[in-house]
Amino acid sequence: MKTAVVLLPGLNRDRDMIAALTKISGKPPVTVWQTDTEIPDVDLIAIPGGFSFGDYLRCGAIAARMPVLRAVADKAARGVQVIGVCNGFQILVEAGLLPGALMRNSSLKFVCREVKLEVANANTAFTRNYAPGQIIRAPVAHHDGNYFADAATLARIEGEGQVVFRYAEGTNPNGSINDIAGIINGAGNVLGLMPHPENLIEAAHGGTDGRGLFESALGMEPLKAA
Ligand SMILES: NC(=O)CC[C@H](N)C(=O)O
Repeated sequence: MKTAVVLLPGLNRDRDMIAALTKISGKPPVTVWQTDTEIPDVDLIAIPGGFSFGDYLRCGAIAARMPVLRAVADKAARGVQVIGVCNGFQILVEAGLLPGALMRNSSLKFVCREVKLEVANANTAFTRNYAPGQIIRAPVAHHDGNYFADAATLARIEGEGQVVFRYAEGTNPNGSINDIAGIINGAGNVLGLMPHPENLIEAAHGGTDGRGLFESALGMEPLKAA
């Protein structure tokens, strides 16, 4: 199982993503830089979180126009799995690989806390190791996580099962419409989510609820409790 992590100036969760993918897949991911025009053959490409280009203009807007994003789009068009976490989600939206927009949190404040997520669609390549409707823990840390889509887009993504994660139990931290925390593209191979599953993958993190996402994407069976 081979993975790649996209690096851009201002990202700060890249080490967390590299550590998580190394731990789960058993090998370190290859890293690709913003100016790279080719991405090696891998099973999963991850765009980590952070503050690419200082969040100037709009979160993810400048990153989305870097050459490496064209390479990500080419791979996605060929069916390679892509996951964008937090700023990575914002970048995928800005690049047009996922629908909708991520606006300023309704509180106008940066939120850094743990939320509860409902697995709204467990029938995806990224969530098959979770149970439908399962509630998992996940940390969030962002100021622009307020997902919005126009009525037609919202009806489409809701109708097609493209809403994969929702904030549960009144924990919506940002005002996202329909409590949307993560969505998938129509083809089912590009996922974006605001919470950070890479920060809950081992006991030292205080829990492993985020592991299922990477294990699902890498085609692994869930770790059985010892
Ligand atoms: N942790 C992150 O990736 C933060 C994303 C973005 N900079 C925001 O604050 O919304």
